[in-house]
Amino acid sequence: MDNLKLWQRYQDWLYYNEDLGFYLDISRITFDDALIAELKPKFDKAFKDIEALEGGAIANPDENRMVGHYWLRDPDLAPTDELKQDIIDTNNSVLDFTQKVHSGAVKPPSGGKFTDILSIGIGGSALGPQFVAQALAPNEPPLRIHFIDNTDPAGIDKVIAGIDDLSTTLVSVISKSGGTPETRNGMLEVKKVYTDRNLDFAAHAFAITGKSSKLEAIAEREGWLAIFPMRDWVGGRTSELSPVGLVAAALQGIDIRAMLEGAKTMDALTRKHSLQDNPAALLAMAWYAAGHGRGEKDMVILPYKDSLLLFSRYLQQLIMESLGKEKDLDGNVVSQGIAVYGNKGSTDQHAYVQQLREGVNNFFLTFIEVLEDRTADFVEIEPGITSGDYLKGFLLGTRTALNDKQRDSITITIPKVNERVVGALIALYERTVSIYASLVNINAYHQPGVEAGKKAAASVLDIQKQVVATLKETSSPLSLEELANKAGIGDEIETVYKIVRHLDANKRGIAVQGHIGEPSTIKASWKS
Ligand SMILES: O=P(O)(O)OC[C@H]1O[C@H](O)[C@H](O)[C@@H](O)[C@@H]1O
Repeated sequence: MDNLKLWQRYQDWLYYNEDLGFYLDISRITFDDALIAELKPKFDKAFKDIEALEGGAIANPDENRMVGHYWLRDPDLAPTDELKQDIIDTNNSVLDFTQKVHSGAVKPPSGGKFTDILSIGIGGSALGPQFVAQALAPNEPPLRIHFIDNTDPAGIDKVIAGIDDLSTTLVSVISKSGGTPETRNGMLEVKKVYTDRNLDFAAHAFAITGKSSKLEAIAEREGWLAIFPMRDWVGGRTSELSPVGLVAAALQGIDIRAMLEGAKTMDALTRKHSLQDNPAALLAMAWYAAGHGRGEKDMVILPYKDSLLLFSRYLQQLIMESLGKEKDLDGNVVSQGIAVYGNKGSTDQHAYVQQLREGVNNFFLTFIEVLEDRTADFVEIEPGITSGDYLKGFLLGTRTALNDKQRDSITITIPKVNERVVGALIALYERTVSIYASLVNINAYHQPGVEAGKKAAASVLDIQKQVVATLKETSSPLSLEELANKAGIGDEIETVYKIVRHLDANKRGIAVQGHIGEPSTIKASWKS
C-alpha cells in the first residue's frame, strides 16, 4: 500500500477520545471488511457477555465466581447495595490509612513517620503495584517502595539491604489466597530480620488478603496495623484498582482517585456496542486479526517512555494467564493464548528489533507513544531538535520500517503518563482481554495450569523431606539409586539427585562422595 493509501486507512480506522486525549491506531494491522463481517456476530455476543459479567453473572464458571473488577472504579455498577457499599468503604479505608501514615498518626514504634514500604507479594499481588510505582511515583515520594516478589533468598537479602531503616519501614503482605508459598516465605524471612533486630514486626505490618485466609488469621492473631480485603470476585491479575494496587499507590503519594476515574472513563468508552466506537473492541479485533484468533503471533509491547517499562510485564500476566487456556468454554481442546513480551523503545531497537524487522514474522507490535516529552522545559540537543524528537523519530521510523516488511503494528498514543491515563490504560487492556476471551470462547478468569505447577513443587519438597529422613536414619553412604529406593521413591531418582546436589551446594548437612556432576559415582550420607 502506498503512503497516501496508508494515510487514508489511518484516518478511516483512527480512534480518538478527546476527554482522555487517547488515540488508537490499528491501521497497520492486516484485516479487511470480510473479517469485520465475519466477526460481527462474535462481537455482538462479546458485548452481551460482558454486559452480563458486569451485571453480576457467574462469568468464571469453573470457580463459580462473579467477575467484578469493573465495579471497583464505578461502585454504582455493583449488582447489590452491599457490594457497592463494600467498595466505597474499602476505598475510604485505604485513603484513611494513607492519611494516618502520612500525618504520623499511624507511626513506627520508634516514633517519627514511616519512610518506606516493603511490599511482599507475587503475580497479581506484585505486578500491578510494581508497574504503577515505576510509572507514577513522584521522585520524592512520602514513602519509598521496595518489592519482594520471589522466594529467592539472595534476592530477599538484596532488597532488605537496600532499605535504609527497617524501623521506619511498613511491611505490606499481599496475597489474595493468603497461602502462596513465595509470599509466605518472604513474610517469614522479613519477620525474622525484624525480630533479629529487636523490632516488633506486627507494629510495622499490614495485610491485603481474602476473607478467612491463613494470612488474615495471622494478621488478626498478631495484631497487625491493618487488614485490607481482597474480594473473591476480583482476580489477582485484575486487582490493581483494588486495595492490592491502591494502598501502595496512595502511600507513595499517587492520586488513586484519579486512577480510578481514568479507569471509569475508559470503562464507559469500552462498554459501547459498536466496534469503531469502542477502543477495546478495536484492539481485540486487531489481536484477533494478527493471530487469526489462535494466538499465532506474539504481542510485543513497546512503550517509548521509560516510566512505562513494566507495562509489558504487567500485561504479560493479565493477557497470558487470562487467555492461555487448554480448553474453551464448551470443553474442546483449543490451546489458546497470546504470548506477550517487550520492554521499551528506543532501547529495544538496539536489542531484538533486528529480528522483528528481518527475522521470523511471528509477532505484532504495539507501540505506545506519549506526546508529552517531559514536564520541564524542552532542551535542544542540536538546533531545533530535542531528545524527545529523537524518541518520536525512532518510534515512527520503526513503525514504517516494520510496515515496509509486512510486519503488523498497533499504535496507542496518550498525552502524558499520569494517574488518569494509567488508570485508563489498565481498564483498556482489562476490557480487551474480556472481549477477546469471548471472541475465542474461553474462560479468562481462572488459571488451572498454575495449580499444576504448584502441586508439582509441593511434591518436590515432600521428596526432599523423605530424602533427608532416609539419610538421617542410615549410617552407611548410599548411592542415589539406593537412596531413592530406600525412601520408597525409586522412580523419582532424578529429583533425588537434584535435591542432593542442592543440599550439597548449600552445606545443609549432607556429605557427598564421588563427583557431584556424575550421578552414578555419588554416595550420600548425613553428617552427624
Ligand atoms: O495473591 P495470591 O493469592 O498470593 O496469588 C498470587 C498469584 O498466584 C498464582 O500464581 C495465580 O495464578 C496468580 O493469578 C496470582 O496473582
